[in-house]
Formats: sequence, structure tokens, C-alpha cells
Amino acid sequence: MTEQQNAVARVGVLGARGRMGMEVCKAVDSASDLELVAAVDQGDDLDAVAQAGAGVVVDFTTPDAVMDNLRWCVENGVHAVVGTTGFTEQRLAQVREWLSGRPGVGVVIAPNFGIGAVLMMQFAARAARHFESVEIIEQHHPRKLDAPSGTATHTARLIAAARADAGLGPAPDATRDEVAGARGADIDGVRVHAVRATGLVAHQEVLFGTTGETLTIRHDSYDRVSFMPGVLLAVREVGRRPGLTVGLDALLD
Ligand SMILES: NC(=O)C1=CN([C@@H]2O[C@H](COP(=O)(O)OP(=O)(O)OC[C@H]3O[C@@H](n4cnc5c(N)ncnc54)[C@H](O)[C@@H]3O)[C@@H](O)[C@H]2O)C=CC1
Ligand SMILES: O=C(O)C1=N[C@H](C(=O)O)C[C@H](O)C1
Repeated sequence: MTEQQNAVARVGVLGARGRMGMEVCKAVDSASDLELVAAVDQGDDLDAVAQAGAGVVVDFTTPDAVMDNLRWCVENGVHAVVGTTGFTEQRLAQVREWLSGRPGVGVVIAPNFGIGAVLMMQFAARAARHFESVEIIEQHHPRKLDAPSGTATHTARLIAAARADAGLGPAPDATRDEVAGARGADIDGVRVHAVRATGLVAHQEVLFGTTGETLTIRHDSYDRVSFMPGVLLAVREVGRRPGLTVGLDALLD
């Protein structure tokens, strides 16, 4: 092994007092090749991350906070692994622009770090061309700030792209009279329904339909530990992948 391969990566966590942040701190602490050197939450000074010598930051904060955090990471040459939601195409373009001035820095942004969830999205993208109808039902804990979820939004975009490639038009829908919201949100032409209930963690169904059959692809995260193998994989890989990587797919392959 080279000296670089032996080196322990120094990790800072942003959103460290949140549900995901606390789980990430535990996971990093338990990994022998990683060292938790900074645990930062709202109101703390980001400079603590630089002073602690963190080489990688993990961000699970809020859509309002994440862009400032990311800009700070890129400007300070710190690799970033981001699970926070709210990434539009415009935001991704902004991150790419920041990174163009810092070619050695890597950023991994994943809407879902659960390996099963990544596969669910891949399977959904693969199935999309074969079914005229598709709707997404995501279910989460009621303390979630955003709806629909980042995972559902990403899945809808993947499905929409696959449908467009296959030359499929809009899914059939005769609805004329609608109570606002009854048919869910329209994400690139795909209907997405968001459910919030105590007892849930993170769940998603993709329901496909065609004549005489339906196909349901479902993923359930019952515990936030389900996201940790993906987060740790990204922490270990991000320094080897300069630029922006969206989704965990490339890292799993
Ligand atoms: N990609 C994935 O696999 C997953 C993504 N998420 C996403 O991660 C984000 C966080 O989720 P939770 O942990 O459930 O939320 P949470 O509300 O429990 O935690 C967010 C934490 O960020 C802190 N925070 C807010 N602004 C900050 C700032 N400027 N600097 C540092 N800390 C700040 C808050 O005080 C809070 O402690 C959400 O966007 C959620 O959708 C959640 C689970 C998995
Ligand atoms: O807020 C959450 O909990 C989750 N957020 C992510 C999302 O919005 O997709 C990932 C997962 O669904 C849990």
C-alpha cells in the first residue's frame, strides 16, 4: 500500500446535530480509515472545518444553507459529499462553475445514499420506456421540510428522460375537474404524490401501468443507518473524482 492509501481521511460534518448529521458522525467515528475532526451545525463558524484540517466535508443541512456551504468548500479546496436536497439544474450549473476554477476539488451530490434506493431509481429508469402510465408515491417522516423528496424529483427526471428517448408522449389522464393537488405535483410530466406520516422514515413506490398489467418498484429505508454505506463510499471516493458527480451510480460501478 502507498502512503496515500494508508492515510486517514479527516472529515468534517455540516448539520452535525441533525438526524442525518448525527448518524454520519457515528459512522465516520466507527470507520478506522476516517477521522471526525469537525462537527458543525447552524451558528457555528465554518472556519472550524478549515482549522481542523478537514479534507472532506459531508453536508446534511437544509436547501437554504447548502449552497453557501458548498461555495465555501470549493473556495477552500475541501472535497464535499452532499446529501442535502434542493438541487435544481441551475444549482448544479452553479456548482460546476465554482469547480471550474478549482480543478482538483471533488463534489459528490446524491439525492439518496441508500444502495437500494439507487437501484430502485435505476430499475425505474429501465422500466420507463415499456409503460404508458407512471406515477411516483413518496412517503416520509413529517419533519421533512421539502416536498416532493429529492429522490422522487430525481426519479421523475430519469423517467421523463427515458420516456422522451422512447418517444412516449404524456401519460393518459382524463381528469377535468381537480381539487388542487389531488393529482400530485408535475415533475417533467411525471405525477409525484408526497405522503407525510409519523412512523415513516423514507419510502418510495414507482407505479407503472400498461394494458392489462402494472409494475410496482418499491424501496423502504426503515432506519437512517441505511444511508451510511453510501455516504462512507462517497467520502472515500470523492478525492479521486475531481469535478461534480451527481448520484451514487458512478461510484457503485
Ligand atoms: N441524500 C440522502 O440520502 C438523504 C438526504 N437527506 C436530506 O438531508 C437534509 C437533512 O435531513 P435531516 O438530517 O433529516 O434534517 P435535520 O433538520 O434533522 O438536520 C439538518 C441540520 O442542519 C443544521 N443546519 C441548518 N443550517 C445549517 C448551516 N448553515 N450550517 C450547518 N448546519 C446547519 C440544522 O440545525 C440541523 O441540525 C435534508 O435535505 C434531507 O432531505 C436526508 C436523508 C438521506
Ligand atoms: O428528508 C429525508 O428524510 C430524506 N431525504 C432525501 C430525499 O428528499 O429524497 C432522501 C431520503 O428520501 C430521506
